[in-house]
Amino acid sequence: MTTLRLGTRGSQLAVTQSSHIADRLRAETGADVELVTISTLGDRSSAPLSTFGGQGVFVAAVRDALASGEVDLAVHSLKDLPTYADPRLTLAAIPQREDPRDALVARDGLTLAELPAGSLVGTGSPRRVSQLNALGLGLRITGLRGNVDTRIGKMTSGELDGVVLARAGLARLGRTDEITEAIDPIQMLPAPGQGALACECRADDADTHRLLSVLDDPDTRAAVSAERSLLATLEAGCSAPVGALAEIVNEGEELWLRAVVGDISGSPSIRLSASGPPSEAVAIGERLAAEMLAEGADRLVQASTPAP
Ligand SMILES: NCc1[nH]cc(CCC(=O)O)c1CC(=O)O
Repeated sequence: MTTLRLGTRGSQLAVTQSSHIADRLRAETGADVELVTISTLGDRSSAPLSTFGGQGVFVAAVRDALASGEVDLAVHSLKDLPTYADPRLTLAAIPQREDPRDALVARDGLTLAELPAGSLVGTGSPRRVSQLNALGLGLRITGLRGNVDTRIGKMTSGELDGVVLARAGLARLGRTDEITEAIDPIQMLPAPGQGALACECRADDADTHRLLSVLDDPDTRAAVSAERSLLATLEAGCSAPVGALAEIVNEGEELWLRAVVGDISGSPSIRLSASGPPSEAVAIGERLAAEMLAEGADRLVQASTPAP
């Protein structure tokens, strides 16, 4: 049997999630899978992501390696994937998503409500900044990048009172015991696709596509399709302050999508929801985005787009 080469970024989180997918593929299909590390621009630079100006800085190098045949499949964090399709590739599997919420890791076990006004909270994401500011707690927000160790280290060293990161990343690294609050989506909607993984193969590689399809979870696929169609219709990239969460409710009959477009300079955010049958996920996302645009979301999205 031939060996499937799985391309991954070299970060601890990427390797952990790629290994998890490799294990499942071996167990469920009997395939031989080997990890191949691909170094990306996003990993080598520590500049704020918003200054890169392009979508998917972490993804491009891995996709190129996949398209050129250096590897046979790739595992990405779905929220890092640009919304435009890569015609060379197919999203062959979207496995069941982890808990998509954001998480606070704060000193002394504190929650957001318990952090005193003036507390210094780290996050590099405009979406988290705008939603934290909108809570009106008087928190001071400061930029933050780097891997999970670096980010949490700024809290343990006393430099920051707390940091906000994706719960799913901590879950995959076995570090959920450090979370002091899983932030309710009523207060902070996660990034579109947060907590989900995407397994890609070449568009013309039917064999790998068939193997990967055993890992696909239709509910997760519908949910993230709605979130990503909203993001695409807003014409917003990963640096825009857009949060979205779709959930399959009513015993699988209904998809419920909530979304927010925020503003880092403090203008009121736009928060709306919509629902419909899961089979219409893409249309629900488009419809909700159109409603948000009609309420002025275009100005908020444009204000956040970095200059080229
Ligand atoms: N933006 C970086 C990124 N991309 C994916 C995750 C991990 C969680 C996930 O799969 O959504 C993270 C870290 C974070 O936001 O804290």
